[in-house]
Amino acid sequence: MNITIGSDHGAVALKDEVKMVLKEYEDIKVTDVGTFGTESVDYPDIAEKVCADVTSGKADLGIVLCGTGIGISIAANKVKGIRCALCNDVYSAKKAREHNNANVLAMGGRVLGFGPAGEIVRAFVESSFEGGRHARRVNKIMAIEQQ
Ligand SMILES: O=C[C@H](O)[C@H](O)[C@H](O)COP(=O)(O)O
Repeated sequence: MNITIGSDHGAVALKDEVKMVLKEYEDIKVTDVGTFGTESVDYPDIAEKVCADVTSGKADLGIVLCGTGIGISIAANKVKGIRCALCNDVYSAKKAREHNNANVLAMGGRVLGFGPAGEIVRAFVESSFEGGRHARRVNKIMAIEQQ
């Protein structure tokens, strides 16, 4: 599985931690689109880069991080084909994949500790879409996108 990850300056440390967690998975290859320092950057630019990898098929999943996770998730969800879930707990991360077929996970570097964030990432990458009634609903989301 290919995962593209990106953060603004508010979550660089969390990005490094998430990359460490993903190293536990032999079958996951991570592409990091930045940012890499403390210099202030704009989260929509990072969201665009991560989402471009997901919509082009270069990445199977994306992970976007900013201070709260809010701005970057809003930006990501403006991209056609992206279903970005801002998750602060493991249950939501699992259901985001199982029920919503979320293809991008958002988290906040100023909100979550490394431990909980790692658990959220594990739940997200280890869960799969269940289809069935959920497919009907996700199809309706995609239909809204076409309006
Ligand atoms: O939703 C937006 C994010 O939390 C940003 O990381 C945050 O707004 C950046 O704030 P600042 O420019 O004050 O570091």
